[in-house]
Amino acid sequence: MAVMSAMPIPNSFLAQHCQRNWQSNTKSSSVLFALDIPSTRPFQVWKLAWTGMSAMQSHIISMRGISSGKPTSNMCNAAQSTNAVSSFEKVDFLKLQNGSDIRGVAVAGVEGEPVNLTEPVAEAIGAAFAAWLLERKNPNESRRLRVSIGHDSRISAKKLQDAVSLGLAGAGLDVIQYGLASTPAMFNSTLTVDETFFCPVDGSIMITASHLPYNRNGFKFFTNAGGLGKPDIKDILVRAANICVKESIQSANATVKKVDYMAVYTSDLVAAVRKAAGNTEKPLEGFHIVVDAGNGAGGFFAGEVLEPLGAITTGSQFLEPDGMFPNHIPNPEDKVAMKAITKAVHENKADLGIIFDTDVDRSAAVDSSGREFNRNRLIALMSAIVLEEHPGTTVVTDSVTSDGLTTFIEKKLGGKHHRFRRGYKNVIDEAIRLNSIGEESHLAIETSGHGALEENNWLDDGAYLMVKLLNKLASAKASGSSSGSSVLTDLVEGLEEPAFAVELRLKIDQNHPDLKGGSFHDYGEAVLKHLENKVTSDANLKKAPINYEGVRVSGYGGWFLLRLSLHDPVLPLNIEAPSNEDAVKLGLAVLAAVKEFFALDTLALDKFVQQ
Ligand SMILES: O=P(O)(O)OC[C@H]1O[C@H](O)[C@H](O)[C@@H](O)[C@@H]1O
Repeated sequence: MAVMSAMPIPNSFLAQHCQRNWQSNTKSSSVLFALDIPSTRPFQVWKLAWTGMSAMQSHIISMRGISSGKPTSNMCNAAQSTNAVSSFEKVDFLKLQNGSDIRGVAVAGVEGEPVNLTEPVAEAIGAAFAAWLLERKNPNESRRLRVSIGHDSRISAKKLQDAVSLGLAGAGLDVIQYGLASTPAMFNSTLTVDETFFCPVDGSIMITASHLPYNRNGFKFFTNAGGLGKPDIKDILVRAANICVKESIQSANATVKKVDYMAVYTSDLVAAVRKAAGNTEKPLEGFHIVVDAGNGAGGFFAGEVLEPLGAITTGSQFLEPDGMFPNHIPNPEDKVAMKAITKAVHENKADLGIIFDTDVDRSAAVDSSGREFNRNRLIALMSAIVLEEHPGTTVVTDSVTSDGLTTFIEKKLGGKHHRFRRGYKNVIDEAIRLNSIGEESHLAIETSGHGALEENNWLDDGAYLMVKLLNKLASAKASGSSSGSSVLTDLVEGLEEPAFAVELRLKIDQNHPDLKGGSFHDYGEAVLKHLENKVTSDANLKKAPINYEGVRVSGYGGWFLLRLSLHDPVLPLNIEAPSNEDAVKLGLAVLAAVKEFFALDTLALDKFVQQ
């Protein structure tokens, strides 16, 4: 287990060495860094300091309204980290909210995308999270509150990690840096009980922008109650906006520890598979499994999970972290990414392929024949596994799942399909709510590849989803019933899949006069209301009797769903049908209803119906 060496190390070392190499690091290491920020401070006025990659800049800030969370303004003067202190940029903190995450532009160079997630902004967000946490958790005499910080492979990760660390440490919290880590591992660190790793932590921050381009980055926050939701994120951003730079100072004091927490997390995954296989040391011996991490944070899965379990992983690809994502977007929803892992499976004659998104909260798989387990098929597979363990249980999914999936879960597996809203947090919270009112649910999963199980503390964890597949492979092998991935393929036998499926994303032009100064959200709602009314008068169409998001309609042997995107000024339209012709009929019905909404860009739909 971890050994802590209380060795003060200069801040420059921290900036250079915080990203670890999974393969070469010793598992049980922890290091203490001195960042020179006084450990206890009053909230009214404290020092806010940040480091750039090259120079250290620090500032005194005043914390106007930080404990009340009441905004004086949502704008703050924040310096670009690499610029002189006098070069301030206006940052609208609330614009950094993306549902239950914070996301922004962290790297300059992309036209039309000015940097708004600077180091000062990150430091203010760290300080604001500290204040939020201090209001909810009582630090006791014997120990201060502690927060873990991890990041994915993005090129802006380390500078944001150091900045956010300073914000937290400046508020008197202990900071524990994990370096390259996965989002689920960060949540897990709030649950792990192991003092050698300073766990459990009181709060955790993952620095990631999931599959978004290299210039973006962001933060996800956790406590042991789960991921923070939209209101909490807004609260933190409002607090951060009230932290304003006052003057420059030379240095600050803080204590930042560094531990290899991923060793704890990966050993938990390994232990879970061994346990499911009757405590066999190498239950995956004889299996060839290839991993595609898309140069994100998921490369650990090959060397730290599959190999200790006995699997051969040769042919695994893009395991090295590279924040420019040179090979493909790390995203199991992306066609190019799925093609890449399928090719690797074929070329290596592997039993299974596994692919992760950048921060490993999403995943998908490919069987030995190249059949993809993603979207509805991944949900069907996970439902089959979970319903074997918990007969009759309710599976909560997002709104864009197919009718075929409902039939499969309810008729073939004997479970209940609760098609809820889009958004991983929405489905997880709904499953927890159902359990609280007496409806048993063990699985909350999205077509995006996000998924959480009750047995895993509702952790939104792409790696754990794959562990469930590995358990299945291992137990089939142990019982002599199957040695390849056919045990998984057989589980989705009978899932009806549409001959035609498409998603079109219709953009709302926020500057169009048709919005009449209103919000894109209100405009989108008006489009949906109009569509709903039109559908009622069309004998070929039938509104879904139970629906939690947008307008879902059956017709021509298929269905469509038009809804508002969770974050963007976009109305995503999903259509599934038995043929292209039927899909076009559904598309025409939508087009007829939305064509009078001039701020809605229907070009993609126009093209689709004209094909
Ligand atoms: O509503 P959309 O624009 O399709 O986005 C929906 C997606 O947003 C984010 O990426 C969330 O992490 C996902 O859980 C969700 O599925």
